[in-house]
Amino acid sequence: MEQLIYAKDLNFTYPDKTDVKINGEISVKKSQRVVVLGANGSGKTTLLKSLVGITKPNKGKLKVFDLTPSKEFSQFRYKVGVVFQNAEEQIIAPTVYDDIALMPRGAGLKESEIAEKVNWVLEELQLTHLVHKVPHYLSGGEKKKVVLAGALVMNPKLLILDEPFTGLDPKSKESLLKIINYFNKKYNTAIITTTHDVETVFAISDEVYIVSDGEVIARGNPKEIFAQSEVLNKAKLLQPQLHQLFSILIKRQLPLKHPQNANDGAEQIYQLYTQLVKQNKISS
Ligand SMILES: Nc1ncnc2c1ncn2[C@@H]1O[C@H](COP(=O)(O)OP(=O)(O)OP(=O)(O)O)[C@@H](O)[C@H]1O
Repeated sequence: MEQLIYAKDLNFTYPDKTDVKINGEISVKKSQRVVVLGANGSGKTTLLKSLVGITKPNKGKLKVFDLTPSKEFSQFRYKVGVVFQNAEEQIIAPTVYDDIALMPRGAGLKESEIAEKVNWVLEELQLTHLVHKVPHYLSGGEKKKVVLAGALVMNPKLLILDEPFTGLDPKSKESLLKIINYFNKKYNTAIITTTHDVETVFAISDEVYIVSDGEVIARGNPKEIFAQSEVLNKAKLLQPQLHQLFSILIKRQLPLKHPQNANDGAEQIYQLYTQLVKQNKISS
């Protein structure tokens, strides 16, 4: 499958001599949803910035669309959408329309083509009602969506999201998750997300990497990753609550497996219950 990102044994040195290492391999393939999970300060933002050439590794291998971001970003800039951690800081234009139009305008498109793209993305994200608003006055959740619209306006092959759910209430989080997954399904947009919010990982990942102390210490699908409480502890992370519950039940010898999601978990418990009722081990 086509590889969009390949990173191996990266090392960065900031001007004040702070060293950030990410030893190991991280890759993102076409249409794949990848989450990089790590505690504060584990180098996630540094990694994402390097994908668009803002930070440059002084060691290791880094390719995005087979190109070197620090030298060749301009060759793939319209194939990538980025939402940084402080999304609000990305909003610079006086209206929502103008802000979302920044990329197509930068690409030198005609006004009619720009309008077509902006209207398309506003409709896809169901944000048409905000088009003439002053971004400054929008709610935090709306601002995030406007920045996401700006990142998606060129219908990129790769979407880069740095801690996208920070500061959002559960409904706004769910709505953002829906948009991200909708684009992934409909347009095969590959997505790399960094987060330390373990509860949202299942909803946005096919593959998860855990980064800790400068190393990629685990890689796998979310079900495999969240079954490993020791690995998560090592990375100073907790299992999602559902998995904490299943770890306790499994430790107490109940014949259960770490679930894919809440429905799967409930189904396993229900099956076990009906089996025990049938065997007259418990009453219904
Ligand atoms: N511009 C900079 N100059 C010096 N050090 C920096 C700079 N940016 C980041 N760092 C340091 O690099 C390390 C990794 O930071 P980074 O922001 O990449 O981690 P993170 O995993 O994204 O953290 P968080 O989850 O808190 O956002 C930290 O020790 C941080 O202090």
